Amino acid sequence: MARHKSNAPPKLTRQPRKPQQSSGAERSALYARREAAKVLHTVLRGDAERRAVASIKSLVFSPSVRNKRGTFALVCETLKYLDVIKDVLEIANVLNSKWKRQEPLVYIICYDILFGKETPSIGDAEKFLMRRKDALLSGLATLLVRKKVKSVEELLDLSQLNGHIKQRYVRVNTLKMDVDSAVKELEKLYKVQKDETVPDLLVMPPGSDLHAHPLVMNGRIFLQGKGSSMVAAALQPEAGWEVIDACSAPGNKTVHLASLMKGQGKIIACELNEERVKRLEQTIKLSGATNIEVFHGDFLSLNPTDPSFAKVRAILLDPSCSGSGTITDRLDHLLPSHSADNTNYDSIRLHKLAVFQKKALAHALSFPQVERVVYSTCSIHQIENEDVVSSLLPLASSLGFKLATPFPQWQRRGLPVFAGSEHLLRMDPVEDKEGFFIALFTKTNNLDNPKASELPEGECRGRRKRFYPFLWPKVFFRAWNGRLHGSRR
Ligand SMILES: C[S@@+](CC[C@H](N)C(=O)[O-])C[C@H]1O[C@@H](n2cnc3c(N)ncnc32)[C@H](O)[C@@H]1O
Repeated sequence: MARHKSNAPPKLTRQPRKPQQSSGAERSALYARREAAKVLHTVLRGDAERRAVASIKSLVFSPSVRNKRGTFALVCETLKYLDVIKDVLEIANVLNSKWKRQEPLVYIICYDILFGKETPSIGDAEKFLMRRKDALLSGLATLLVRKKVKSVEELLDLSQLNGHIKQRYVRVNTLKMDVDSAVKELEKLYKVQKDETVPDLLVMPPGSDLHAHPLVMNGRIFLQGKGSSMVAAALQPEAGWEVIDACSAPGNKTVHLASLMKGQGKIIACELNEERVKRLEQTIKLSGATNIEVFHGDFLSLNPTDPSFAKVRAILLDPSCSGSGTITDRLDHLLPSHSADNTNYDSIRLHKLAVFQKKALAHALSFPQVERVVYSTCSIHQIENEDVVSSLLPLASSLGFKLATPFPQWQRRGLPVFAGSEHLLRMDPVEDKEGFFIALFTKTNNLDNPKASELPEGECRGRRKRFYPFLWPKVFFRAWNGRLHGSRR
C-alpha cells in the first residue's frame, strides 16, 4: 500500500510525562543536572583548548560528585546528542546572552527536555527552557527535515558507539582475597573466566557493572583493564624488594605491586599532582596495603645516588601519556574534537609528552641498584612508545640493561622500527579493544636475582661500562639530558 508523502515536518510525539514528582526527587534531579553541567564544562573546555583534562569517568568519580551514576549517564547522553542539541538551539534561536554564557547547563537541560525521561520543573535555567519547549521541539522537527531523516536515531551514528563494547576486567586484590573466592562470589552475578595472561585478573562479559559491588567497595577487587594489569605483572617484583612507582596516581598499579609483593618490602609511590595524591592515598587505603610510602613530588627530583634509594631494585614507570589507546574507555570519542582535524595539536602535544617520557625513563635507568624497569603507556603512538625506548637504548646498554620480553606468549609485539622491538609488547585498540604498550629493561649486575638472567636478551647489549656510583649519575645524566633536549643545562 502506497504511503501518503508529506513535506510537512514529521510530528514529534513525546511519551506522556509522569505527574509531578516529589520535591525531593526534583531537587536531586536539579543537583544532578548542575553536577553534570560542571563535568561537561570541564571536558568541553579542555577539548576546545586541545588540552589534556581528566577523563569524563574520573571527573564523575571524584569525591565531590554525589550522584555518580546519574551524572555519568547524563554527561554521556548529552555528549552523544550534543551536535543535535546545538543544531536545535541554533534553529530555535531561543537563548539570550545570559544563558549563552551557561551553555553546558543549557545542553544538559535541553537533553532532558528533548530526549530525557523526566521533565525538568525547578531551577531558573530549566524554567526558561521549558517555556521555550515548543520552539525546541519544532527546531528538532525542522532539523530532521533538513537532514532528510525520519528519526533522531538516524541522526546519530549509534552503530559507531555500539562497536566499542568490550569485555570487563577485574583484578583480584590478593592482599584481601584469593582468586578462587572472588570467582565464586562474582559467578553469582556474571559468567567469570580467569584471564590467560595475568593470573590475578578475571574476565567478565561486556556490560557487567560492578561499580557498586561490595567487593569493589571494600577493595577486594579492583576494576582494572587488562593492559594496566599487565604492567606490574611484567615487572615481577619479589616479596621484600624495594620498588619505586614513579608516576603513580590514581594508584592502580601501585597497589597491584603491593599485592604481587604479598604486602612485604617497600613501595615508594611518587606523584606530582596534589589532587591526584589524594586519589592515590584513597586507593592505597582501600587496598589495605601497608608497605607503600607516598612521595608527593617530581620523580625527576629524586636523587638516584641518595642512600635512601640504595636498595631500590625495580621501578615501574607509567608516565603521563596521550591516552590515545583508551579513548573509547575515556569516552573521548564523544567529544567534538574527535572527528576534527587536530593533527597539528596532536603532534605538538605528543612531542612534549615524549620529551618527558624519555627524561623519566633515563632517570629510572640511572638508579644504581635497579635491575628491572618497566615502561608503559596507554598510547598507540610510536613517538611515545618504540621511539622512547629506542632513543634510550644506548644509555640502557651503557648501564648494563637489556630489553627483556614481558609475556613471551603474547602475540602482538612492538612496531618493527628497530632491531629488538620484538621484545616490546603492544595491545591493539581494535583487536584487544585497548591500545597499550609495555617495555621491560633488566640487568643482572648487582644483587642475587637469578630470574633476570634467565630472561631472553634484547638487542641493546653493549660493552658494559664500569659503574662509578658517586661519579656518573649526575654527570652522565646531565650530558644525556642535554642531548635529549638539544641543549645544555
Ligand atoms: C598515567 S598516570 C599514572 C597511572 C597510574 N600508574 C595507575 O595505574 O593508576 C601518570 C601520573 O603521573 C603523574 N606525573 C606526571 N609527571 C610526574 C612527575 N614528574 N613526577 C611524578 N608524577 C608525575 C601524573 O600526575 C599522573 O598522575
